[in-house]
Amino acid sequence: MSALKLTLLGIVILISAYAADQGRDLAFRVHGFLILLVSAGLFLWTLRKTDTPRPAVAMGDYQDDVVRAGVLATAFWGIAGLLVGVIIALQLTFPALNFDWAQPFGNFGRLRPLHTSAVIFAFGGNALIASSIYIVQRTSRTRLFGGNAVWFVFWGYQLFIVLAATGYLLGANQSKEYAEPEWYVDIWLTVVWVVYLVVFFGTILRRKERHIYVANWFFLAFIITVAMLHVVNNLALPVSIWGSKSVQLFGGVQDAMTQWWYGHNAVGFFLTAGFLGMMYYYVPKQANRPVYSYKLSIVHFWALIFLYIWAGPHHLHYTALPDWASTLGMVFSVILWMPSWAGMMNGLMTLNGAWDKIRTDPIIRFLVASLAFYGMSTFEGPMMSIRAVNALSHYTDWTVGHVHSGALGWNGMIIFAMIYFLTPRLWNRGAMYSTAAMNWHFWCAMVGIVMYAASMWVSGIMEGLMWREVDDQGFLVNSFADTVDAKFPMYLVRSVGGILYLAGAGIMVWNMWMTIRGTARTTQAVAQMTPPAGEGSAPAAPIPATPAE
Ligand code: HEM
Ligand code: HEM
Ligand SMILES: [Cu+2]
Repeated sequence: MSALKLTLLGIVILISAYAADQGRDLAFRVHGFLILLVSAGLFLWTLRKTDTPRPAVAMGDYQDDVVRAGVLATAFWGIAGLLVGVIIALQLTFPALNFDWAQPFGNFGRLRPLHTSAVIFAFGGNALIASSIYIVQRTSRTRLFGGNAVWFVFWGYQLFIVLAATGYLLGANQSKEYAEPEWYVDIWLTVVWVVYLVVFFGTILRRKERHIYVANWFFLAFIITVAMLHVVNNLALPVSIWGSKSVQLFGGVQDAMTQWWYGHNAVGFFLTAGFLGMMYYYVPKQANRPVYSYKLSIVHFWALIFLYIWAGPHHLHYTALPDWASTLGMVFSVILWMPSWAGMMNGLMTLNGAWDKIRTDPIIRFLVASLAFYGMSTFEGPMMSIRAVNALSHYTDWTVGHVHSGALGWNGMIIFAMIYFLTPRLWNRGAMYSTAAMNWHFWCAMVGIVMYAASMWVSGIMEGLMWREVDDQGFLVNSFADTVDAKFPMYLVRSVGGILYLAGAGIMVWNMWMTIRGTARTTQAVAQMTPPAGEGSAPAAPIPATPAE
């Protein structure tokens, strides 16, 4: 086994050394060098371990070491991604921050995809991988399929993030939003993702529970659909196998439609289905109540995945896309409102009989806020899909506001709840070090989101109206630069909101550090936050998936 590994690594070392030396562009050479370092390190490590017998893993225990790594990675990339968000928000407010000395690496154009990928794929993606790995073991009452393969998923995914992020800074970008990485990074992600699917699905297959718990349905939909979207949207031919540049297989409006089929379903399956999987575990667990309605969860699961796939054309209203396609996207988006709210209701109603916890349990508060923002953005989205509304909102900051009420509110808040839920359990602590710090985090994040969303609504609707304003002769009243100028105060408010949101996450990291270090401090919260019986490292009974009666 190690002979095979060493041979493979040897081949990778040779190829990457050649790529580092002969690559056609800077990004490719740097990536060749990076992979050379990683594979040489792995080679030496494997070589030194060839004689050591494999330590017997204690069977019966869940594999939580990789979940621990995932929680730390989530926090790390969260801070990184939010920080870049704040930087680009400030660059839009004060363009002089595109410093001459930092060109071309530090300009807005290169930092923006760094922000979106870091928050969605690194922050969100690590949260999803860690949660799914933790949850599938508990709800299936079994260890992970494939043993250490999950470590390949974890480290392979981090390598993907580093290749993507450094690629953007160095100018390798295929110019498809949320699918910016170039061909070789895409191929690597495909390999990692397939192993992830095998680990996850294999674990479900050997479950010791008759039913597949609803959270796992959502995770499975997320993993399979993302694989499909990723492969189809990234079909491209490299110009040279020794360079990063590639050419898309689709062209023109077909390319645009494929891209937004991908882009919209990245929202639908990465930022929604996967996160609903988290919701269906953490909400009932933390409230210590069964899911409100199992029947509703099944109906809304199938409705959601059936409808989301068709809604992509709402990103391409008033383009070269045929009218019928645009109408199709609009209709499916409006219908999508229903399963979305069904999911939100199912989460919120699970708290029936436990609503008092909203005052005492900060984790419940994060979860409720998250669901509220989910409801808000899935109401706003269908509204923006209507062509007449989109005529105003498209190209404006309204879209950016919509994005961040979903991203900061729904995704961010539930990730924070996940971190506060998992940290004490994974490191065997009674509770988080400081409940007060959790409350501070909550309010920083809340005020931050409100400042962000409100300022973008004002600025978006204002610029939309300014663009269409005509005088009595029918001439446009405002130049584009006028609208940019008018947005300055709103951009400032958004930046302050972002700084607050980032500060909240900073407080969380401090709290995690203190908790993990194990500084003794028994707060009153311990009793109320002790995991329900059966939780911990021993196989636990899954949550009863029955309605509340
Ligand atoms: C500190 C918090 C954050 C700040 C200050 C921030 C700031 C920004 C800024 C300035 C932009 C560019 C907008 C433009 O081009 O006009 C942007 C785009 C974006 N951000 Fe954030 N962001 C934050 C957090 C997040 C999080 C947590 C997520 C996702 C989980 C996220 C996802 C996105 C996406 C998807 C876009 C692209 C939007 C579009 O193309 O319409 N952001 N962000
Ligand atoms: C029923 C649910 C939803 C519908 C129908 C919907 C619809 C829309 C529409 C119409 C746009 C504007 C397209 C344009 O004018 O360019 C949009 C943009 C966007 N939405 Fe949603 N939305 C929904 C939920 C969400 C949620 C929950 C999130 C985040 C977690 C989200 C993230 C985004 C992003 C990232 C964009 C910006 C895409 C871009 O131009 O870069 N959406 N959505
Ligand atoms: Cu969409």
